Amino acid sequence: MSEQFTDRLWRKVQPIWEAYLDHPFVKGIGDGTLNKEKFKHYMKQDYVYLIEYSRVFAIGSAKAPDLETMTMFANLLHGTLTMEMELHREYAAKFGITNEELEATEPSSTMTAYTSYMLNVSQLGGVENAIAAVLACAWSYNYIGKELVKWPGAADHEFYGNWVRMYSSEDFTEIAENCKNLINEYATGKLERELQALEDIVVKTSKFEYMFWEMAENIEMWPTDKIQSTVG
Ligand SMILES: Cc1ncc(CN)c(N)n1
Repeated sequence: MSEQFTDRLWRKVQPIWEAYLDHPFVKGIGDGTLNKEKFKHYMKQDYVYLIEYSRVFAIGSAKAPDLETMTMFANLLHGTLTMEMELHREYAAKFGITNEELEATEPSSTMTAYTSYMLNVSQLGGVENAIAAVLACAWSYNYIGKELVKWPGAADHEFYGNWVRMYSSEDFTEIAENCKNLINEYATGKLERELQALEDIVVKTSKFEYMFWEMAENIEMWPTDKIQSTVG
């Protein structure tokens, strides 16, 4: 079988994604030792992240040149709003957070930077930019889920097991595979400089993913929060 665009992307992002598996937050989910306050912060930030991420699917759907691609994006959008975000709503309920409070989460600097970047690149260019913007998100979470599920006890953990099962599940794998298939389809026949631009989006979003794990681990909001201010 000839090389796919995702094979080339994998070679670029592999070192960054391997660092996710070594990250204390991700390891804490896998071995069940993660501090719950850190997870609560992550889950709230991730919920508002997923709202913006869903908009990227909506942009992809609007830019789609054919009904098949439009349907693919619509299904990815639906899967995120229902299956994936339901996981967050369930965790929020365990923390005594209502859906309304969850949706009203104040975004951190990292979450704002990451989603602003994704939304910006997906508004520019064609439908392939929207696919590139979400690819690392879907694929890397599935990569992490499939690794963590191999850790003894990870899938059965009384608190973090749901997270591990969800991101390693067949349904989530299908989401990741659909994103990979879309980028491979749209990369076909593109010029090298166009492929380079798509690769750059996938590498940058992979770096943002790492920053997101850092934000969660350190319970970060905005670095300027340390400054006494009356502005708010
Ligand atoms: C930050 C982030 N990136 C990716 C995913 C997987 N959709 C997520 N839930 N959150």
